Amino acid sequence: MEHKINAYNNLLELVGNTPLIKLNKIAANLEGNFYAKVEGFNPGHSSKDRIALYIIEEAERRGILKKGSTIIETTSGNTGFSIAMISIIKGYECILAVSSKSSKDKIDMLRSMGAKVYVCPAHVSADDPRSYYEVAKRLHEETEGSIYINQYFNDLNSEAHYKSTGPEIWNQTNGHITHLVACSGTGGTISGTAKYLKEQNPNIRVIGVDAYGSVLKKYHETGELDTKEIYPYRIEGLGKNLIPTATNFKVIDEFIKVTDEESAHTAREISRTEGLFVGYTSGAVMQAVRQLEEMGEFNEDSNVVVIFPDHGSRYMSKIYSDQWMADQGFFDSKNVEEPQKIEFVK
Ligand SMILES: Cc1ncc(COP(=O)(O)O)c(C=O)c1O
Repeated sequence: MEHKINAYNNLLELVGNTPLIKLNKIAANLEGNFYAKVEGFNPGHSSKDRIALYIIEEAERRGILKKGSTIIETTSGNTGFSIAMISIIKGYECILAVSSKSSKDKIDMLRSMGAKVYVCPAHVSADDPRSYYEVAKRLHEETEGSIYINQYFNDLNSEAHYKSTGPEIWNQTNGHITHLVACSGTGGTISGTAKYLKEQNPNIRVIGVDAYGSVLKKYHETGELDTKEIYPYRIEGLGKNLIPTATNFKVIDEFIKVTDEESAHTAREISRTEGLFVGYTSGAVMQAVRQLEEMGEFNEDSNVVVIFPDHGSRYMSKIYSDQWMADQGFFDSKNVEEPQKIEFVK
């Protein structure tokens, strides 16, 4: 007799449909209602599960990917983890070309998920044959039946969010959303989600979060790619030194920039106050909300949805390390809470 077992067939059935969670304490002094779309609930712990699965399944539908085919991408971050996870389940090879700047932890994590990792020198220009872009391109050309995800320049990136994140937020808020605040890296999340939401209600305000040291905000305002805006910063996944074609600037009303330091403290505060263990860019989004509040963006009828892109566990040696925070000088300001002392019992 066949038993009725309530089980998922595999992890991939759990991609998307992430919860929308009311922010209570961290938003207590803000006007309006604030809700977080918590993407760390995806099985690969970030929003990148959505685009990786969508792009891979689109390639399957088009007959490009077959069992044993190879999937290639240039990332040491969340997208790499998602592709590696999906490759295991679907039976593909996963090759990731990463920069030599990537931490050993990240490379070990990807290798633990079965990915083949090429570490490419960080100091060379993008068109150098040793750069991770060029290595990925070459491997793609040499490997028959392979696909190159190319998330910054792939329209399917935002399409994945147009078909999933957008409708989910619209339904979860019963159409009462007034603002969307989201980070822009490739721009896939904000572009796809905003396009869907604005088709339902063009009055929804869409605010993109950018980093100091990135070109996106200025490009949005002037149409100019100003290389003088570019300098190194610490937040990963936010902002860019080029203009990704995956970003649809027309559906974004405004960009707001946030600092490394304030974003790091705000992420730590979200964990401590809401019990939501979130990544660095979630702190950036919430920091942007605070700046928007000061600019008078919200009122008591505002229903603001923020997207928290990933889980805090990826940042143990960064924002959740007191030593790292101290090394960056992030505890130097008088206004920040000192880290809790560890009690050693002898
Ligand atoms: C941690 C994190 N936050 C935010 C983003 C930005 O999302 P998107 O690339 O869809 O703009 C990314 C993407 O790289 C990310 O890894």
